[in-house]
Amino acid sequence: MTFTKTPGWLDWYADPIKPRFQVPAGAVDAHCHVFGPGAQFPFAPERKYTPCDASKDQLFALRDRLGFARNVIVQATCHGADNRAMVDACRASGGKARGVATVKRSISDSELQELHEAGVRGVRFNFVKRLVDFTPKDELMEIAGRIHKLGWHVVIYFEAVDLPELWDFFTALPTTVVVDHMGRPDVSKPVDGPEFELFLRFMREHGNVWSKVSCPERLSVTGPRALDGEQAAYRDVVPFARRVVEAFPDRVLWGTDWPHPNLKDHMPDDGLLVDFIPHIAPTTELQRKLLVDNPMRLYWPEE
Ligand SMILES: O=C(O)c1cc(C(=O)O)oc(=O)c1
Repeated sequence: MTFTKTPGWLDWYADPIKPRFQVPAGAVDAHCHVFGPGAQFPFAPERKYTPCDASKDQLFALRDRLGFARNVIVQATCHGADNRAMVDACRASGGKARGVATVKRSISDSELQELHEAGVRGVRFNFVKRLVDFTPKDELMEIAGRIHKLGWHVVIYFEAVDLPELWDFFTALPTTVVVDHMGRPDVSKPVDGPEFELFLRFMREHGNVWSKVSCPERLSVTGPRALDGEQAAYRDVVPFARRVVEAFPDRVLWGTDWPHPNLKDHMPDDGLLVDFIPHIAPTTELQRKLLVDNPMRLYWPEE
């Protein structure tokens, strides 16, 4: 099957620089995706976008180039609940990748067990309306109850304005809950303002809630872009991410978000995204927790 990319699609950056910031040994890129390849793993009929291909081998090459040891591969919405591409990547990684799946209530226990054996340790619930159709909350809660028994967690993706409405559902989840991209704050608003304070309160009052401090390239309004060697990219995002890292050092994760679906403005140089890390995690201790200790505790607890 061949696919035509969504008009205006930006492909991932082909030749990232070697980062100046050397990540600690054993570092985990805890949020990335694979897309297809579409000819082998077709995109889902219900998808809201059609990406370029981004294969497991290309992901593993990026991992090595940036100095990471492992990946957490999150099911991308363009594959719906067909987890084959992500599972194939996890299986091919030789234990160096874990996965986060999208599942429906109709999934059987033996299928869940198969995902577990492949390396899946969580499910993703998506509330971003441009990416997915609505799934009833009772269905999601039923799934959460089932995967909780496997020791998995729930990854949630939502936008800051929707947190008040989703609060009761999120705080009722029985598992560890990992928020994608800091709940997508509007960084043109003050870091001390009510919207981001609600997110911080969510984490403060609920010790099971973790956050990925990822995606400055998506959240930034004023840049500058992580291109052309820029060592101080996305300055407007720094206070938000740094606040989360410093307040909750044991419940934060970081990821490239490669291959960066749906960017409209520019495609960042992933090497420069790695150089963003010391701006938000300024000490070696914070860096080690963010990049090694926390993801290992969540995804490879047996090691
Ligand atoms: O903001 C996005 O467009 C986006 C999309 C997806 C996905 O389609 O799975 O994942 C992400 O982490 C971010």
